[in-house]
Amino acid sequence: MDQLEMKKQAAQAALKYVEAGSIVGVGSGSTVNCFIEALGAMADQIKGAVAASKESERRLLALGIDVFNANEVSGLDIYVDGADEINPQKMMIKGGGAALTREKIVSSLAKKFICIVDSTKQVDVLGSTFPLPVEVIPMARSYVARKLVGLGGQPEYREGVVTDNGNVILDVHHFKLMQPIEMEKTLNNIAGVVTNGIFALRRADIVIVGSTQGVQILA
Ligand SMILES: O=C(CO)[C@H](O)[C@H](O)COP(=O)(O)O
Repeated sequence: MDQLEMKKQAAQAALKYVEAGSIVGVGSGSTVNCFIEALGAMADQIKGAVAASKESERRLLALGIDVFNANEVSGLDIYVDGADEINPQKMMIKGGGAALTREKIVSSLAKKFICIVDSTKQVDVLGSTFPLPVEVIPMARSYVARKLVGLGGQPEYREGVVTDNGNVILDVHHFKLMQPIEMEKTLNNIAGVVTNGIFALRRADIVIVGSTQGVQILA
């Protein structure tokens, strides 16, 4: 079974958490694209969605699902999103698709964060395989990069990428995140950082893992 099939399995399994008449928080990325595709079958049963990226919004609208602005809802029951890495404590690195800030906002609105991943995303220590994305106001890029070096990382400017918020991304290599909560707070305190891709303060509640052995649910 290839990675896409594992993503599809996890995405399909997330449908059982979608309540009729609800507004669903929807993240972004290729696993979420599988979820959006599956959600299309429930388009007439749900009230709509709040999307964490313009690309997800476009895909939802194409399936006839209404998309609400985050300011139009007071809360969400569930938020469904993928991850670049997830550890046994259900903390994640996200932002491979540069949507980390909106993902953090929409997930914060939700009672339950349901993370859908294939088994290749599971790690013991965050930062083991994936560089940490940090969204930065463009004029602060060099300053923030120097601060990240000071913290032991090796930042790399993601050339040609502008986020949905008009900012840039620095991908930080060689950051082993032994204390994710502390590092999430430390990075967010650097002037010019909009947010960083550590999701430890708001971690997942339920993880659905697609694998060659089938779907595993970690609740
Ligand atoms: O955080 C994200 C986008 O900013 C994605 O959830 C993450 O990159 C996982 O993507 P994929 O499902 O394509 O592997």
